[in-house]
Parts: sequence; structure tokens; C-alpha cells
Amino acid sequence: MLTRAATHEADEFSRAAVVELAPAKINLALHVVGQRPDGYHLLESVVTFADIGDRLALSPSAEDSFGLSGPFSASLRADAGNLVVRAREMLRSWLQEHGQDAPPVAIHLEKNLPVASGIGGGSADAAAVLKGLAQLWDDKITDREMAALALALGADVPMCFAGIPSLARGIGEDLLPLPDLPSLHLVLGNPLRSVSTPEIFARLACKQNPPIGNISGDGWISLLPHLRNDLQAPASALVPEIGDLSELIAGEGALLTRMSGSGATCFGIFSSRGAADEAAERLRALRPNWYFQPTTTISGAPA
Ligand SMILES: C[C@](O)(CO)[C@H](O)COP(=O)(O)OP(=O)(O)OC[C@H]1O[C@@H](n2ccc(N)nc2=O)[C@H](O)[C@@H]1O
Ligand SMILES: Nc1ncnc2c1ncn2[C@@H]1O[C@H](COP(=O)(O)OP(=O)(O)OP(=O)(O)O)[C@@H](O)[C@H]1O
Repeated sequence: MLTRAATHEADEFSRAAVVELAPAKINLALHVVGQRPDGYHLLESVVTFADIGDRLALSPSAEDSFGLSGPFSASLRADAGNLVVRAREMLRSWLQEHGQDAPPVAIHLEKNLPVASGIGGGSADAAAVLKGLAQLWDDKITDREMAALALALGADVPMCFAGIPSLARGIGEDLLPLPDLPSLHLVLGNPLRSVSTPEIFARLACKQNPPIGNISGDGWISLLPHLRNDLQAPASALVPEIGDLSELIAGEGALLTRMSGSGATCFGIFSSRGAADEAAERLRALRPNWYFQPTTTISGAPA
């Protein structure tokens, strides 16, 4: 039976004018190759997207509103600092400056992804708001201008807006699609300790690490074991559970385990969806207070 809160949430989505999935972002590899004078780090990252994530419902309304529900909503406030509200206001300001309408809108966020966990939940939400409002407001904004707004919201927002497997360079905004990156069966795991991205970058011992280099065709998968996440060592020093988590996932038969983004989420690659589902179930039994989620990532091949 649905509780009253769950019924209300179901209504938000069934009645919404636009529903957007905000998929988890996974950095299959993340090399830190330099630093800009403004302190931002230069990256080379193989990025893909899960089939699970947050969900957003958007509808025209008499006045602006923003509501939250879902398993991780308690970690967030529905205030002006939320990336959902910041994305709405950024697009609205741009449209109004360019003589276009941006009428009030009701937005509801179902927060399914752990917060500050290296899988870009906030960035995915911001990107989903930009996409949803573009539809609702029928705005006239070029792809280039939208990409600039996305980047102003966060280094990960342009890749989440693009939503396709990519090699991300620059500070994450320079995107090269990877049409040969196949769909992968993963288990995502998180010890439910939030990690601050700037703190992990600040603890990085070396800012100039070997780059990924040029790879094309089906070379990506055989290359992955040779790649790294340069943020994994500083994140593991701060959050020792990352080491345990990675070993636990490997112990369930993962072909490869690695941390995503600035952590603490780690992923394991499994041979099939069935193997990933079973591993996630065993991991939940081993660590009932941690987060484990099987997922199948999207493929890079055009639909
Ligand atoms: C680690 C990644 O998740 C990899 O995809 C991203 O680079 C982080 O992207 P994000 O969370 O959207 O980052 P932002 O919100 O733009 O930046 C948060 C902070 O992370 C650091 N930061 C972020 C991105 C980057 N290329 N270099 C950095 O040094 C900066 O201290 C910045 O103040
Ligand atoms: N809608 C939102 N969802 C998640 N975090 C948000 C949101 N709005 C603001 N934030 C803030 O943004 C910060 C980063 O959260 P997020 O979940 O995007 O981190 P992350 O997964 O580590 O991201 P990344 O992989 O991009 O570094 C947190 O401190 C959080 O309080």
C-alpha cells in the first residue's frame, strides 16, 4: 500500500508536464594532468551514464515552487543554494536578458542518488532542469550558449547535459563522444560518507600525471584496466572505507573496481546484469548500512 507521502509523490510525476531522469555519472577513469592558474584542475576522464538516477517533475504553475522527496532528500535543503534552483534562475536570467519569457514553474526532485558521492547527482539534477525547462519554456537558446550556462553551474554539468559516453578534457567541459564505448554492467557502492570535491583535489600530491592518450575504436575496454582515478589515493586517505568497499566489490567477482569522481562511490564491472544483481544483493547483506546499486550503463553507439 502506498503511504500518503508516496501517493503525493506519485501524483507529482503522473501530473507533471515534463519528467526528466537525472542519471548518475560514472568516471570509468579520471587522470589529473595539470592545473589552471585559477586553481581548477585539467582532467582526462572516460565518462559514462547509469540507467538509474534522480527524477525531476516540472510543470507550469502560478508561482515558483521546489519540493524534495526520495531516500537521500534529507541530506539536502530545497533552498536557493540547491543546484535545481540555481539552474532554474540561471536559465531564467539569461532568457529575460534576451527578451524571452520564463514563467513560474513547480519543480519536484526525487533524490535517489547519495549526495556528494562522486557520481554527480547535483550536476545531473542541474542538467535535467536545464533540459526540462528548455522544453517547458520553449526557449530560443543555442547549444553553445546552453553549454556555457551549464559550465557556469559546475564542471560536471556540461557532461551531464550531453548525457553520452565521452572523453572529457579541459576542466571537464571539452567533450569528445565515445561511440565505441559499450554498455557495462556495474555495481555502484558507497559507504555513505559524503566527500567534498575541493578537499580531495587539494589533497592530491601530484597535479601532472600521465594522460590517457589517444585511443579509438574498441580499444577502450581493454585499456580501462591500465587507466586510473588519480583522486582515489587522496580520497582513500581521507575515507578509509573506500579501500574496504573496493575490496568487498572485487571479492564478489568484479572484473575491475575503481572509484568514481572525487569519491566515495566505487564501481565494479561485472560480466552480466545477472552477476551484478546478485553481487549487489550479497553486498547489501554484508554491509546493510551502505549503498549498493546494480546498473547497466548506456552504450555510446548512436540509437
Ligand atoms: C571530480 C569530477 O566529478 C570529475 O567528473 C568533477 O571534476 C567535479 O565537478 P563538479 O563537482 O561539477 O565541480 P565544480 O562544482 O565545478 O567544482 C567544485 C570544486 O572542485 C574543484 N575542481 C573541480 C573540477 C576541476 N576540473 N578541477 C577542480 O579543481 C575546484 O576546487 C572547485 O571549486
Ligand atoms: N540537487 C542537489 N543534489 C546534490 N547535491 C546538491 C544539490 N544541490 C546542491 N548540492 C550540493 O552540491 C554538492 C555536491 O553534490 P553532488 O551530489 O553533486 O556531488 P558529487 O556526486 O561528488 O559530484 P561530482 O561527481 O560532480 O563531484 C553537495 O555539497 C551538495 O550539498
